[in-house]
Amino acid sequence: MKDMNAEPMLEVRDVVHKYGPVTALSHVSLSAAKGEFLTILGSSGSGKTTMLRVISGLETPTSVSCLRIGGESVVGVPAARRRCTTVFQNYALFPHMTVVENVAYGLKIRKVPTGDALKEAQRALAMVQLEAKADRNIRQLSGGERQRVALARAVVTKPAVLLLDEPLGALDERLRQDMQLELMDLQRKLDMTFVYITHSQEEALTMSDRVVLMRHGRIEQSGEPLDLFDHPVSRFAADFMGYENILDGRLVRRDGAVGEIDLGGGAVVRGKLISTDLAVGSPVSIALRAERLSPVGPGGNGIDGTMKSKVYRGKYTDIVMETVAGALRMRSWHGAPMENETASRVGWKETDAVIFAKGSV
Ligand SMILES: Nc1ncnc2c1ncn2[C@@H]1O[C@H](COP(=O)(O)OP(=O)(O)OP(=O)(O)O)[C@@H](O)[C@H]1O
Repeated sequence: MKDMNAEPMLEVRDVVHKYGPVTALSHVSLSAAKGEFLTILGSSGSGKTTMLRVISGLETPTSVSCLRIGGESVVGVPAARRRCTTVFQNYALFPHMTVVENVAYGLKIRKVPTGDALKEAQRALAMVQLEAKADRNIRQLSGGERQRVALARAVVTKPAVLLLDEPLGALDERLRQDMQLELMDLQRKLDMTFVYITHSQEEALTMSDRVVLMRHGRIEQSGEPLDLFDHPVSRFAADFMGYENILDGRLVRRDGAVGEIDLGGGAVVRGKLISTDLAVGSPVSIALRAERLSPVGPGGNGIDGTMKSKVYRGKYTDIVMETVAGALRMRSWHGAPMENETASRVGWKETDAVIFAKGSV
């Protein structure tokens, strides 16, 4: 377990960045401990790349109250003198150099003698299982191998923080999954702080110690992957985390961490309250994962419905139920879809449903 109380390797406080009239970052703060894998997650245009560019020094922020890398303030420090390196999606390798020359390049421009630089580069290549291809031309490598060269080239200079801008985005699904595991392994071996950008919630949940979910230049939610997965704080976060069903209603009762909400049309259901300060009577939403829903008997926590469609998908069956609160998507993994095709009741465990303030979409 990482010591999150140690002095952070990266500290950004209250950064604002505007491109003319567009506010790309609006008072964002974040930090990462030594050896932490921090992921910045968000859809296109949410400000992820801008955040990385501000950290690396490629962009001068409109304002920032603190920006520290490796314990030192880097406000006003040029990109080349910051103790961080960026790995890009398009690798940005030099096509006219061999693999090992590419990796040694960063050391050479730091005036490391050629012999030492090549030795260090070989060691970095061994870490990404490419030592046998050190003398190849970049054009003779596959996409995954190129990305490994880019990684070796970035870590060889031992930055305090490694920034990764959607580094696996150009790879196909299978290779991407393999590379996710390799990256995690490398990060642990090096005990290096990684700040990783992605728009894939699956990637963020798989790889990270902590996830920062961004929306319109602000942080919507941050926490450990499981926290975001099980406790989204808003409709946006729930939607991003893959909750298939989000229904609106009004909080009518609260009993400790359990809330009861009226969805209209006589449907009153229960779930866990994300926030302790939701007042009875306030507009709320309840989020439900399709695979956590199942048929229940009369009176069980849930809602009556009629089956609208049932699609067999091999490992599971997707069912859509029509209810007074709208359509509900269910996923049955057992090949045992609901038997009663005319009328039924869909239910869930209170702890499997999350209730949060209705808020904006
Ligand atoms: N050079 C620029 N000039 C003007 N606006 C920009 C510039 N770069 C980014 N923006 C705007 O700033 C906002 C944030 O962009 P940014 O690239 O940081 O988002 P992102 O989350 O990285 O998106 P993506 O996943 O598509 O890369 C967007 O509205 C974008 O259009």
